[in-house]
Formats: sequence, C-alpha cells, structure tokens
Amino acid sequence: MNHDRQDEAGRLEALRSFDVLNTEPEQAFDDITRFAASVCDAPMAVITLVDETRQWFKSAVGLNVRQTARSIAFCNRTIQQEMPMIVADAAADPKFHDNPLVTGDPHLRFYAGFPLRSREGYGLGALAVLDRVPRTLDARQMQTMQILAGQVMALLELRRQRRDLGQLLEERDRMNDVLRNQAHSLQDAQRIAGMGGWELDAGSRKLRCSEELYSLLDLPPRAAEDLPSLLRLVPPSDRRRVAAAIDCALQGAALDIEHRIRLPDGSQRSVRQRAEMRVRDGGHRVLVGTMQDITEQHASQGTLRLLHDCISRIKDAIMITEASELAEPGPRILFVNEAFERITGYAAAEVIGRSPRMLQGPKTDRQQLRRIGEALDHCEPVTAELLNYARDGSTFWVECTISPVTDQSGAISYFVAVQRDITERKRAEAEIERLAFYDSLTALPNRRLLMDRLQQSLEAARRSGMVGALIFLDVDNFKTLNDTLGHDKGDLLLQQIARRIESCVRRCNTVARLGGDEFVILLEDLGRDAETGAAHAEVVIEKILEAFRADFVLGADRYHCTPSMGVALFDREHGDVDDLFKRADLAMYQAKAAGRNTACFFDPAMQSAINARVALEREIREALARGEFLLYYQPQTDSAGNTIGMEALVRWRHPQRGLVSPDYFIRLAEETGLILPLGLWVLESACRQLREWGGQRGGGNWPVSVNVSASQFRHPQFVELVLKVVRDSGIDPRRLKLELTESVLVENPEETIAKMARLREAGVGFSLDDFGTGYSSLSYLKRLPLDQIKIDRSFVRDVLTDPNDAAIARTILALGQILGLQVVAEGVESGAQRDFLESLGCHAYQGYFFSHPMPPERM
Ligand SMILES: Nc1nc2c(ncn2[C@@H]2O[C@H](COP(=O)(O)O[C@H]3[C@@H](O)[C@H](n4cnc5c(=O)[nH]c(N)nc54)O[C@@H]3COP(=O)(O)O)[C@@H](O)[C@H]2O)c(=O)[nH]1
Repeated sequence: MNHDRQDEAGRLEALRSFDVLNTEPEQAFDDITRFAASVCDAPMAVITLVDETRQWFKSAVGLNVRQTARSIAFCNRTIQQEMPMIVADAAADPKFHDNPLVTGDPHLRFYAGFPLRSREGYGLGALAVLDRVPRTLDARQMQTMQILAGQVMALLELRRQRRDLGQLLEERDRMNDVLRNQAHSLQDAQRIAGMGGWELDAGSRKLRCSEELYSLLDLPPRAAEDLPSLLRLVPPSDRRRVAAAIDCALQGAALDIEHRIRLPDGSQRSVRQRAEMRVRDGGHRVLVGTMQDITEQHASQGTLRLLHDCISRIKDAIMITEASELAEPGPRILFVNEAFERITGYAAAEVIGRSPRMLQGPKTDRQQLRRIGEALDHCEPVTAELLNYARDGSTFWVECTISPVTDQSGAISYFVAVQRDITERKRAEAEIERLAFYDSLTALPNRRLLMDRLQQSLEAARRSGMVGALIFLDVDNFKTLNDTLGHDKGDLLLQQIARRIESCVRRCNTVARLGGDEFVILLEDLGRDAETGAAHAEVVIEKILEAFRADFVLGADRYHCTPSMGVALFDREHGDVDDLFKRADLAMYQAKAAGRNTACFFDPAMQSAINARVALEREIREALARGEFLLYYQPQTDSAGNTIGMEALVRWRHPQRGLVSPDYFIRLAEETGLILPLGLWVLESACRQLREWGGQRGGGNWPVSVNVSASQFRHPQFVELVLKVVRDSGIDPRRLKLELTESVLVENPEETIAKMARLREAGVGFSLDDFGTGYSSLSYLKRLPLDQIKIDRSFVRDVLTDPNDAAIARTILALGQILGLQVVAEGVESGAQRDFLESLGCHAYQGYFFSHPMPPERM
C-alpha cells in the first residue's frame, strides 16, 4: 500500500509506535546487517529509519555513521516505493550523481535498499547494502535481502508488541493501584460513615459481609455467614420486621429499614440497612446491601427533637439570623420560635429571609441599636432593652440578648437573639417612677424629683454662674374651700391650679407639688446677675397671678382663689438646698403676711429671722433640759364669782429675758416637734399641781385645763401618754380638761373623734378653745365629746362696740345651749363686758377682770 505525502503524519506516528529511534545498537539487528553484507558480498550494510528530518541508522556495518540528513538519504526514496530500489551506479544516475554521499565520503556508487514496511503499510526505513563500486545483486541475493528485510520488520514488530505489552502491564498495574486505592477509600468511607457492606446470595442464602461490617458489629470475621446468624444479632422485638423486609428485598423490592442491633458486649446500636437486588454473570441473583450505624444520628436527632420541643415551649422569643454584615440590608432571619410568633404577631414564614430591622420603629432607641451593632462587630454577646413593633403596629418592650455562635473552625456562623417580653416590667417601672417621682393628684413632679432637679440646677448654676429662682406657692384659704366644698372639689382645684401654673413656665423649668396646696416652681438660667434674674422671675410671677384671675370651674361651682408666693434667687454663691427652701418658705410667709395674692422676694433681713429661729430652737431645747419652764394658772369664774376651773399656761423663765410668754416660743416648738416633750412636761406638771391642790385644806376640786397643740394631739401615742400621766399622778381624770383648738378637727375628724372618745371614756374632759376663729363643721361638732367651748377673746374684746362680735358671741352661747355645753368667755377685761355677756346668757368667764394668770403659790 502506498501512502502519499499527506499521510506522512501517520507514517511518523507509526514509526514512533515502535519506540526504536535513538535506541542503542542491538545484536539482533546487527546480526541481520552483517549477514546481509556477507550474502551480498558488500562492504556496507545498514538498517535505516527515516523520521521528519533525518535517516537514523539502527544498525550499520562497514559505515561509521549514526545518521544523515533525510534530504540526502537514498532510503528516503526507498520508503516511497513497494519494490526494492537498486542504484547500480550512483555517479551515473542523475538522481544521485551529485549526492554528497556519492561525491564525498563514503563515495557510494552502489545502493540496494529493501523497504521496511509496517503492518499498516507505512514505509519506515530500509535494509540496504552499499558499495563503493558500481555493481548489482543476483536473484538469490535479492531474495535473501527480501527475507532479511522481513526479519527486520519482524524484529521491529516484536519490539512494538513488547512495548505495547509493557504499556498494558503498566496500565494493569495502574488499574490495580486505582482499584486498591478505591477499595481503601471505600473502606475508609465505610469506616468513617460507620457503614459496612454485605451480599446475600438469593439462591444459597449465603451471606458475605465486609470487614467493616464485622468491625461495625464488633464481631470476629466470618461470624455471620448466613442470614439466620445475622438475624440473631437483631433484638427479638425488631427481628420479625427485619426478616420480612429482607424477604421482600429477595423478591425484588428495595430494602430500606432502620432497626436496632445487639453487640456481643450486650450494648445496642441503631442501624440503617439498604439493599438492592443485582443480577451477576450467568443470571446469578445477589442482594447487595449496606448497613450503617446511625446510633449517633438517632441520638442527635433525639437531641434535636428535644431542643426543638424546648425552644418551642420557651416563653421568650428566639430568633436566629445568619452572621452576615450588619449594614443594610443586614443579616437574614433563619429561624424564629412560637413565642416570637405570639409576641410579634408575625408567622415564621413571613419573617424568614427578612431582616430583624422589621421589628424596629421610630421609637426604638437608636443608641441601643448602635451599641448592639458595635458589640456584634467585635463578636461579643450583648444585652439591650429595646422597644419593638409588632405586626399590628403596637409596641412591646424586650430585653434582647444577642450571642454570636461560632462553628467548629471558630468563624461566626449565626447570631442567636433571645428576646424576653418585659413590657409589663417596663409598665410597672414607669408606674413606680410615676408614683415615686410624681404627685398622683396633679401628675406634677413631687418633692423627691424636685429635690433631685434642684440639686442639678444648683450644680449647673455653680458651673455656669447663671441665676435661678425657687418659688414657693401656697393657695390662699385653700382649707376653707376643702372644708366648705369638700375634698373632691379641693382636689379638682389643685389639678386645675397645676395646669395653670404649668402654662406660665417654659417646659425646661419644673413645676412641682409638695403636698396640700403647696406648689414649687424652679426657674433656671434667668440671667447673669441677681437683678436680671429677679426681673425674669417677676415676669413669671405676674403670669401666675394673672392665671389665677379667672374663676376655677369646679363642677357646678365657680371658685376664685389667689396664690401667695415666696421667691428665693440662687446663683454660684447661694446654692444650698435647705437654705434655699427656708428662704423661699420664709418669703412666702412674708407674702401671706403682706395680704396674700402677691409674691415676696427673700431679702437678707429675713435671714436674721431664720437665724433667730434657729437660735430659739436651740434655746428651747436647752431650757427643757435645764427646767426653765413653769406653769401659771388663770381661774375661770361663774356669774357669782366662784372659781369653777383653772387654765394652766406655760411660761419660760429665761436667764436673760426674764419671764417669756408662750406666744414667743409655742409656734416654733410646734414646728420643730419640741412641743411633744414640752407638752408632756406641761401635762405632768399640771397633774402634779392638781394632786397638790386636791390634798390641800380648802383646795377646790375644780378642773384644770391644759392646752394641747394639734401636732401633740396627732401623735399616735397621745391617748396612752395622757392616760399614763393621769395614772402616774394619781389624780381623778375627771379633773383634767384638755383644751383643743379647731385646727385639730380639720385634718382627720374621724380619728380625732375616736381619740377624744377613748379619753372621755377614761373620764378626761374637753374644751374647744378659740371657738369661732376656725372652720369647724357643725356636723362634727355635734359628735365631739366636748364639755366646754370658749368664745375667743378677739370677739370679747369688741363685744360692746362691734355688733358683729356681739352677734357671734350670742350665736356661740345659743349653740352651747343647744349642744348642752358650758360656754366660757375668754379675755374678759371689764365688768361691762362681763355684764353684757351675762345678758346674752353667758355664765362662765376668764380674763384679767377676774385674775391674771399667776403662779400657783400666789393663788
Ligand atoms: N400648746 C400650749 N399652748 C399654750 C400653753 N400655754 C399657753 N399656751 C397658748 O399660748 C398662747 C398665749 O398664752 P398666754 O400668753 O398665756 O395668754 C393666755 C392668757 O394670758 C391670755 N389672757 C387671759 N385673760 C386675758 C385678758 O383678759 N386679756 C388678754 N389680752 N389676754 C388674756 O389669753 C391666753 C389664754 O388663751 P387660751 O389658751 O386660748 O385660753 C395661748 O394661745 C395659749 O393657748 C401650753 O402649755 N401649751
């Protein structure tokens, strides 16, 4: 077969397939060339092979050349023909006469080349004999050369086959390696997966298990060689089910079953078996199966189920998000529990894949959100209280703890947020704060909050040097309203007053209620100096006075009232809370004294009054300790001039000031609480005196009246104290009369009545002092266990000249008659007054006309 030039590539490929080029000389090829030279009687014989560029000599006899350029090779022509190429005289042949091999060394003249052709028909090279003289070959030589060329090709083919065989062997080894590796990998995979393999012969029921299966079952190799021995490892409770499933699989159904298996040490594992029928060579049916240990999987599925159950029962909302960038759009929600759905109103399907930002709204605290972001950026857990928005737009408070969750490599994989609904707690906190810091009636800040803000204002003033003002506001005659219209209306009035005051100040200022009808206004930043500050405070004061001008509408009633205000300025210098309170209080009393419906600024003159009060308080204390108090007595007289009683009146024998009147110290004693020890001393001294008088010859058995202040009477142990003094002194309780003023009745009439009743039961009598000056309700008066009422001396003083006072005195006397009470006229200083009162029906008197108060030894 001839191959054209285009098939040169195929020829070269065929040549390379023999893998002979550039190999070492070989004996077998050399034997052939030597024999060829000998047979042909030629000095040279070669076996050449022609590749892309050269002719290469596999064997050469008589020629010391390994290769030549293809272009000069005689063989290059030989390979292109079927027949041998005979060149009898190259020098005479136009194709070769100028060939360097002819013109130069080895000076060829004769060439006889026999093509070497591959099985596929490609001319690879030639077996040639050469000579330096012109000549030819005879028929026998030609035939022999043909045979030898065939031998060369046989040798080359042998070589090629050997090479192919080598490659095959290599391939086989490689395949064996691959198979071995695959088997190892399969073993590893089975071991890692806790899996073993088995084959059950459908005919013989013989079982073949992999090593992995035995090690999985902790059995010695070949311990289960048939189906029954495998089934014996299955606990009885599962065995029937497993056997039935394998039976079905042997009929052709796929096997996929989970069951338990008992190991030789008695422990149990959970396994999953899967198998399919395979038909092998010769129609042999084999059930090929795997057994996988799923004990851990079962356990973790159980744990997962348990966790899921727990998470769904937890009352707190749980939200798991991916741990991606927090910046918009933010991590997506991967999981929420039932509590999340309940609290937010969103179904899980509505939120999965969305950002937790959907729970935020305009009132959510941005600062808290920033804090959360910073913590999570640093992979730290964080807890914050947040206001979230539910699906229906309503808000709820959560205490949200977000923890980053890391995977096994330590990278953050999820954020788990646990949100506890703290709405109720927040509500309660707000309520507690409201109760603790706000007045429940007016919703204004209370004393505690005011003190806090005042402290802050004073500190700010200290720093800034700005002037502020504290204004005390007291509603004039508020008690009258309370007593006449009732507490409900009183409360209504206080609420309306609160709103009106608030409307007069800026939001940054504070309006507080201390209790009762006492309001406080705290003004800040009024200017750099006292003058400017006072001017600005004046503006606010004017507004407040103006705000009170319109009537208050209290249900069906209209009511007009006025405020009295005391103003104390503060600045860098004057910044003590207590001092400030005292100053404003003092200024307020000044305003009251100035005729109400006005405001007074505290001035330094008041300070000296404060100092004097402080000094007096100290002195009273010391006087009590030093026993400087004494009692005077003033008799009460009947129409006939007989003494019918005595009033004990305290005096203070002051070391410097001499005998001091109670008007000088009683009020301060009441305000400071010193009235309690002083009042007790008075009571004890009066009872002691009573006992003395009782034991004296001619000593009357008239009662002695003792003045009792409202604060003294309100003391929770007052009744017990009086009864103890009476008991200890041994006097007849019926000779003790307690003088109360109407102010005692105002605050808590029911309690007052109950206390009086207990003392009355023990025999102690009562007199109502200064009658007519207070606001006693007649309905209460009826219920009081009184013996006596005293017409206040202010009515007696002008009873002869002022018809009003005379009318009042007459009314009180008539009232006393109706109620069956003795009426004593106080402060009777003249016979005319006595006579006039007598004419009105008065039969008991007290006053200088009869006697001044005197020490007992002078009576
Ligand atoms: N809680 C207590 N209060 C007491 C006690 N002792 C006295 N007081 C109260 O002090 C107020 C002043 O008392 P005093 O200076 O003693 O004045 C009494 C009389 O001296 C005075 N009086 C009596 N007769 C006349 C008179 O004809 N003219 C006149 N101008 N004054 C007169 O009246 C005072 C008695 O008043 P009263 O008690 O209302 O009967 C005074 O309010 C005392 O109550 C005490 O121990 N505890």
